[in-house]
Order: sequence, then C-alpha cells, then structure tokens
Amino acid sequence: MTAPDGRGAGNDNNGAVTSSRQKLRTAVPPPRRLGDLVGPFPLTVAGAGGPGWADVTVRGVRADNREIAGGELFAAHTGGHVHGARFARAAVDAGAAAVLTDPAGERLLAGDDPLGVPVLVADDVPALLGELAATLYDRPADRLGTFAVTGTNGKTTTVFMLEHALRALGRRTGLIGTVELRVGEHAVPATLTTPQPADLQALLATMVAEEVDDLVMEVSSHALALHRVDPVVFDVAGFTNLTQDHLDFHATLDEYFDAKAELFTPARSRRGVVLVDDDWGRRLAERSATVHPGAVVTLAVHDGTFEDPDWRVREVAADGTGTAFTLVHRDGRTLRTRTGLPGDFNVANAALAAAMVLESGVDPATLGDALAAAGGLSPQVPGRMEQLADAPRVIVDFAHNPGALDKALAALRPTTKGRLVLVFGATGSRDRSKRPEMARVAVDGADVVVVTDDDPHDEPAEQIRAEVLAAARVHVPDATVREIGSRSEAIRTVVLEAGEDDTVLVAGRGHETVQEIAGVDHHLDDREEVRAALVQRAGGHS
Ligand SMILES: CC(=O)N[C@H]1[C@@H](OP(=O)(O)OP(=O)(O)OC[C@H]2O[C@@H](n3ccc(=O)[nH]c3=O)[C@H](O)[C@@H]2O)O[C@H](CO)[C@@H](O)[C@@H]1O[C@H](C)C(=O)N[C@@H](C)C(=O)N[C@H](CCC(=O)O)C(=O)O
Ligand SMILES: Nc1ncnc2c1ncn2[C@@H]1O[C@H](COP(=O)(O)OP(=O)(O)OP(=O)(O)O)[C@@H](O)[C@H]1O
Repeated sequence: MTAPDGRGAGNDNNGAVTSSRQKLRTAVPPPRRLGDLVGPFPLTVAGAGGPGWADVTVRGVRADNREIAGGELFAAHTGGHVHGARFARAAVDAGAAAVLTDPAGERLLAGDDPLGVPVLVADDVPALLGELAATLYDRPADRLGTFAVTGTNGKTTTVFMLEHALRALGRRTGLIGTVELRVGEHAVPATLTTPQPADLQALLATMVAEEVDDLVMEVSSHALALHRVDPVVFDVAGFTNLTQDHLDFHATLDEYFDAKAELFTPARSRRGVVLVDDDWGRRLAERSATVHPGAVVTLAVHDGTFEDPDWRVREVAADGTGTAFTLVHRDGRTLRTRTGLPGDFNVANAALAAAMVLESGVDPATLGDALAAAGGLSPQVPGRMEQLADAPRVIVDFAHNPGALDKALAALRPTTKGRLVLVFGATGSRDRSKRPEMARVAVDGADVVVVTDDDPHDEPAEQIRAEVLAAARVHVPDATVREIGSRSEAIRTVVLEAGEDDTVLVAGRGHETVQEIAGVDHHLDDREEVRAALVQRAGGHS
C-alpha cells in the first residue's frame, strides 16, 4: 500500500507509468462576472485590474493548471512543495480567464510579464476556495442527495455498499473515493480519497449535468481539516471506526478524532449514523448529542457495546461467503438483508450503509425488497476482499495495517477447509513500527506466510523483507514462512502450489496498479498477477 505521504490511500501514479489524469467530462457552468464576486468574497483586484476587469466573466474555478479546459478562474495558492502562481502563465495559456492568488502569489507574478488577464487577490485562498467554487459551479450539492462516510477503516467498502443500495432502489449515483471517481457508468482512477475543493465542486456539477440523483463519497480526516468539502452539508453522514493512523498529519489521536467529528455538526450534515462498537464511536455519539442534538443516531453491531442504541444488528447468520443480519430500530422498524462480502467487519459496513439509506427517509420494506433483488449489500469493491477464484479461493485485499490484516485473515479462516496462505509485504520509507506487528499477525493468522515486496519506495526491498521475516521467526520459530522478493513470482508460486481447498490471501495493495521501487513506478496489479497465475494453473500459457 502506498501514497506520497505513505498514509493517504491515493494512487501513486505520477504519470510515469499510467496516466492517473484520465478525466471525466466536465460540465460547463454559467459565466459569472468578476465584479459580482468582489464584495460577497474578500477579494481585491491587483494593480489597476485593467479596463473592464469587472465585466470579465469566468466559468468555474480550478487550482491545477492541468485541469483548465478554458474560461475558468485559476486559483493559485501556496502548497507543500510549490506556490500555484508558478503555473499561472500555463493556466492562462490553457485558457484561464482570470487568476485568483494571495499576496505571495501577487509578488511572484509581479516579477513576470503581465498575464494579460485580471488578477484577484485574497489573503487566504484555501479558506474561501470551497465556498467560491460552490458559487461558481452553482451549488451543485444542493441538487443531489448527499451521503458521506468517514472513519479509519471501511470507508471505501461502505461507500460502495451505499452506491449498490441506492442503485438497487433505481437511483442514479455518483461515487467519490480512494479507488475511483464514478459518474453513472463512467469511472476514472482517483488520486485522493477526497478531492480538493475546486475539483470536488466541478465533479459535483458534472454529476448534476449527468442527472445523477445521489452522491456517495468518502470524507477523509485530512479533507475535513483542510476544508476540502466546504460548504457541502451532507444529507447523511456515517462513521465507521477510528484506530491509530495518519498520526503523521494529525499530531494526536484526539486531533484525528476532532477532525472526523467535524462531519457530525450542523455545518456539515443534516443527519448522522455512528457505529458505537468502539470507544471513539461512543465518544462521537456522546459529543453529537450536544453538538447536533436529535440529528445523529447510533448503531450497535455487537450487544453490550452501547446502552440503548437507536439501531442494532440482530439475527446474524453465515450466508454463503458472507453474512445475513437484521437491522432493528427502537421504533420497531426492521430490515432483513445480507452482505456477500466476508468478515464481521463487513457486517458493520453493511449495517452502516443500510442505516444511512434508511435515515435518508427510505422505507425499510422498500429497501429490503430492492436489496433482495440485488443480492444484498454485495458490491464488488476493487481490491477489497475481491475474490478471483473459488477452488482454490484466491482473494486480493487492501489490508495494509495490523488491524485490517488481522480482520481479513479472521474473516477467511472459518470458511477455509484447507490451508490459509498469505502473501504480503510492508511499505518502504514509511511507518516501520507496523512491520513487526504485521509479521506477528501474519504467522498467527495464516498457515503459510510468503513475505514479498509491497511498495519499497526508497528503502532497499531486501531490508524490509528481512525485518518482517525476523519478526515472524522470532514470534513463531517453526512457522512456515517463506521469502520470495518479486511480488509477481510470489503470487504465481502460491497460486500454482495451492490445493483446491486452500484459501490464498494477497494483501496490502488491493486496487493499486503502481509499485514504486527506488523512485521508479512499475505497473503492478495484484489482480492481473493472480489471473495470469490462474491461467497458468489451468494449463493455459500466460
Ligand atoms: C498534504 C496534501 O493534502 N497534499 C496535497 C496538496 O499537495 P501540496 O500542498 O504539496 O501541493 P503542491 O504540489 O505544492 O502544489 C501547490 C499548488 O500548485 C498546483 N499545481 C501543482 C503542480 C502543477 O503542475 N500545477 C499546479 O497547478 C496544485 O494544484 C496546488 O494547488 O495538493 C495536491 C494537489 O491537489 C495534492 O495532490 C496533495 O495530495 C497528496 C498527493 C497527498 O498524498 N495527500 C494525502 C495526504 C491526502 O490528502 N490523503 C487523504 C487521506 C487519505 C486516507 O484517509 O487514507 C485523502 O483525502 O486522499
Ligand atoms: N469496518 C472495518 N473495520 C476494520 N477493518 C476494515 C473494515 N472494513 C474494511 N476493513 C479492512 O480494511 C481494509 C481497508 O478497507 P476500506 O478500503 O474499505 O476502507 P478505508 O481504508 O477506510 O478506505 P480507504 O481505502 O479510502 O483508505 C480492507 O481491505 C479490510 O481489510
């Protein structure tokens, strides 16, 4: 698993191998006079502004010159690596009709030849960008049903389940998350879990233009802390769980929690559903009772985790590779449904998705009938417990931290008749403290462990593997642990050797298609490797 900061789940594509800048068609918003923006927004015009600057019109806004299609306002603000003003000339050459920047950007531009378009200045561009973009794209979120999910694990799965349920109800959906951006049937790879403000509003405008009914999206804690979803007020927000992660961005777990809790305030959501099976969920429920009284309901999957929850899960029963369950509300409403995805954590994800749809006003009988006809809450979530064969059963999963790996192995053990075989590695140049813990989880949870490469980044791959192997062998000296450095070779070897009753879990990268080794991106998709190995196993040649 990898991302530039090692935490964010965004794809690492930098265009070196496959372009992640595939685009969805962008709706062209109505023109807006620059003069009409000054006043409602704290903007001034740089220099004299040029004759008639106030009558110059812009259509939408983008903060990346590579997204300019023509006629937009280019928002040039400072970043972690570079000031966007460096790209103002390129943006104007691509057709930007005006530029918005801050005083630092104004100074940078003063040193160059005039851009030939009006330049507006604001003290803090990121602070107003969301509201400004919503205005320029005609407030698209107001014309969509809007569902948002936050939490450490389960966001992607829950959002895909939400989409599956809404489509089963005949709704046309738009999806935004780590894996992809999808409008109706068109999908492109995502680079961020939650897009930047201008990109988000442009995408929502495209959804409105494509007659989408409902938006479902992941909202990361980074996004909430960085005001990426301003000024959207979501119809229903959902909270999965919170475990240690992203402490390189949020200084403490409390800060991480506070960022996520933002989603459950009147400024961000009309209603909320909080899973209360962990301490942070219970803390969020308690906080919401005062911050957003009557708007946030609780959902308990397990008994005894919360006193008198609004929704609870009952009558849980194995159902094929997944689970059937009944959602019961204190007011008597019930919904009997299932998920085909394995693991108790997917019961939590499915119950949360179903409760969010019910809290949006859908009648349980209507949802129950729709889901019964759609196989339950059983989307194929790219790279999340994605099953590619059933004898041997071969699964590709995104689990890339000890908690998720433990849950993925535990989910597969009960339905594994033969050996449970795990292929995994650890990400390089990132959080090394996870390695020994993942090694221990691996040898405890699997019968055979093959240690291979994940994304070494700038760290020597054999060194990463050596650390994982050492921890595994210390923890269980006689465990069956092998080392195969090449991930392709490791996957091929294991698939060819597996018995019909075995389960093979290839964990850590899920949907990702780029492996970075010493700064060079290589195309590597675990699912493609598994399929090629299965062809070879069946006697074909791959
Ligand atoms: C910390 C963070 O959020 N960084 C994001 C930020 O990068 P940055 O501030 O360094 O921007 P920069 O590269 O200095 O560029 C400055 C400005 O110049 C513009 N620019 C830049 C280059 C260019 O050619 N043209 C151009 O116009 C940029 O659009 C930007 O406005 O703006 C970039 C452009 O939009 C993002 O790609 C980048 O996300 C990086 C890839 C990232 O890894 N973000 C992670 C931390 C993240 O946001 N993760 C969360 C959480 C995931 C999870 O929960 O697991 C997520 O929502 O994805
Ligand atoms: N509710 C959950 N609780 C704990 N672990 C989960 C849960 N749902 C999924 N997982 C595990 O965590 C991994 C990541 O799940 P998923 O991608 O759905 O959520 P996420 O990590 O929040 O989303 P993102 O991919 O945007 O980071 C899965 O591959 C699975 O192993």
